[in-house]
Amino acid sequence: MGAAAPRLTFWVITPELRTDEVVLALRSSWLREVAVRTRFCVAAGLSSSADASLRWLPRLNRSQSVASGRHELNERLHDAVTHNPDDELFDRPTRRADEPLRAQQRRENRTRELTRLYNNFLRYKVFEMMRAMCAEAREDAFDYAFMMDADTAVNTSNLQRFVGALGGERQIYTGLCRKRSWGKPNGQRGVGGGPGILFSRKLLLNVCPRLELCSPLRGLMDRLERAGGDLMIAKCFEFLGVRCQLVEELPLDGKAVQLEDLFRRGPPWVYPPLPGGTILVASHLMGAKAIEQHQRLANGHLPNTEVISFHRVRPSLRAQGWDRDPRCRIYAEYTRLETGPVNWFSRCLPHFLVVGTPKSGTTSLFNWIMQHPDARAPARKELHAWTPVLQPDRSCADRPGCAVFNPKRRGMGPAWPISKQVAGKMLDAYLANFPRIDPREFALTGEATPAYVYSPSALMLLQSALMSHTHILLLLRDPAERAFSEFKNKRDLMLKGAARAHVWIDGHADFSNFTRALSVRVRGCTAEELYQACVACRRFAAAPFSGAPPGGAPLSQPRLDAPGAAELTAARRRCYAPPVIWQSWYHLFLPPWLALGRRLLLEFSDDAFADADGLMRRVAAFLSLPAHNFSTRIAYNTETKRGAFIGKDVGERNAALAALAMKQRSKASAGAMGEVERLVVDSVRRFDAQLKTAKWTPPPQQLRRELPQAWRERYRLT
Ligand SMILES: Nc1ncnc2c1ncn2[C@@H]1O[C@H](COP(=O)(O)OS(=O)(=O)O)[C@@H](OP(=O)(O)O)[C@H]1O
Repeated sequence: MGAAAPRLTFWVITPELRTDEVVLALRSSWLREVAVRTRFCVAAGLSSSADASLRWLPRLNRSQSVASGRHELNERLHDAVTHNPDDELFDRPTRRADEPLRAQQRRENRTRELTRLYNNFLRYKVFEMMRAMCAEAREDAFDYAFMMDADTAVNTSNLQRFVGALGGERQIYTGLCRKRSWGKPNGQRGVGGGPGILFSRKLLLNVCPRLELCSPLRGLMDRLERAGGDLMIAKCFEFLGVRCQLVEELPLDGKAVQLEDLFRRGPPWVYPPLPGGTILVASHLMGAKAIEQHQRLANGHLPNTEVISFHRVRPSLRAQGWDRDPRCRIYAEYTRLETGPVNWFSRCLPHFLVVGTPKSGTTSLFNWIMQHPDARAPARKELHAWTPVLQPDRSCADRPGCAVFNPKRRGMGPAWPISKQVAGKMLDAYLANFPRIDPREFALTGEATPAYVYSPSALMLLQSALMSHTHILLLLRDPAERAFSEFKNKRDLMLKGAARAHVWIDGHADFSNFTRALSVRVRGCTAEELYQACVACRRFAAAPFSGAPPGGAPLSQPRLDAPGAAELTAARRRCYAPPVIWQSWYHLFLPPWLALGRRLLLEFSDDAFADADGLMRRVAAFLSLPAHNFSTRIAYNTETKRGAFIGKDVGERNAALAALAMKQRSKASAGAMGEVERLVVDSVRRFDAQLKTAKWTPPPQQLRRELPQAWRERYRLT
């Protein structure tokens, strides 16, 4: 009969803030199977958790250093956790020219001091954990103790196999054991604490009787900024004559492993190394290479792994096992200083985009999605990265003749017909607006720029291999209501003095005057002439990626890019309708979006406004977000409360205000609305026909495939 498998216990360094949340998450994730063998260690008195099963570290209060700074530490930690950098982003006071630099320095100093305080505290805490561990070692409660941070994930069977190979009779102190000074045969060593430190009971029985000799060490290290609990253990053990074991000193039967491979610290080895070292590489200069290598990365399969643990996992979101987050498409970047080491970052590309249409409730939708605990906000709701819709001269990528298109060097196939350098630069600038989501976080990000629906470059991006995973949300509002809402928005902007706002509404501040003047001007224009006069519509139809065959418009649409079309004829000039109107001609823009099939969730504002909870259930399922109780009473960006981003708390407080705002929504006169209806009815009919005939495979969450009843009645559709 073989020897019994060594008994393993897990000692988790649990945060003092949000203890409940973290412990709950850990208990329900990968630690589930080993729950009884896990000790969650918390400093007594610092956490408000009522969880009786936590292991309180009582003496911590009495320690001189922590007691003196405890209150302050707690407050600072709390501030650091609750401080939302977005608050600064969206409410910027006017600043002196050097203010950003000084603020940055202040922030850095604060962070340094916070790090010092925190590490100081950690050293006391880890020492208390050692005392608790020693008590259990004396009671023979385990053969091995594995001490780790709460944001470390452990493959428990691999760890069990590892300690099985080591046996229960040796003195073991290992993990990511490294020499701390090179070139000296007896230089210091230490185990990096993040991915975990393994102690055998035999070792603890040797060390524990003398542990108290190390107690003054904690105070001696008080002033050090970056020395955490792991370094304190290393120094204490060194003092007691015990050093961590390098791989060659472990009895692993000559198996060729590296401790760095078993106990991992962070990027780029987010997941175990990919075959052939395929990693997406990017930096400002290397963006092009990123695009080149992406395909291989996306298709790479993960090999079997012996990894025991890796550091930095958000425990609340970590799924079980070693699965990768299927929603995350990894984008890895490195930066390298001239002589310094390489730094790796891995991030998830945006997972969703709300692409339109403007004034359909996109701000509410975006903010509701952002309420989800797994969603991370971009710098702004609308990044407008791919939407120079109204300024064709600034929109190079939308035009086939543009220099960035390089048909001779289609290195990436049809997915990236623009030069890789340009694509890389565009992508770099775009991604800088998103939070860096670590693929191990099991979180997602995205943005909402309603004007994307009119942008061929946005389509281009979304049809590219790089963004082929991105989920697209499109809200459609009744075109006449949309136009009216857009009018009010642009009128308010115009009255506030915003440049170019008048272009949208022909300079009218009154909706009735606007529609009356417009209908006089376009009297006698056919629907076709109106569409022809719309430059953005023609550009959209003619651009690559909109479904247009090379050199021509899509077959399902009227030919809008006839030779010489750039020269507006007199009729075109007369029949010109401002953006408030043409943006409601959905039939001209929707077909290529519908062709994205299951990646596109098409919702109608009628359904969204009538049953927002239902909408969010569908959206959450579409984005593979766990069910969540969204607070949909809050309507964003209403007539009385404009703004793309409203903090959650403020939003809650404003729920009543928002409800009032919806009631007080101003109404257009029936006559003015009638004029708008006349300008959109042909488009609605064509769009209705497109929906009926399109070979469109919507996702399973799609509520309807046809226009809402209210539209049918209003536009007298059969
Ligand atoms: N829950 C709910 N119920 C009813 N109506 C709602 C809701 N959420 C947003 N809205 C209305 O949507 C309009 C704003 O749309 P957007 O946020 O997409 O506008 S924008 O394009 O981002 O500027 C704006 O329409 P108007 O008030 O008609 O202008 C908002 O009032």
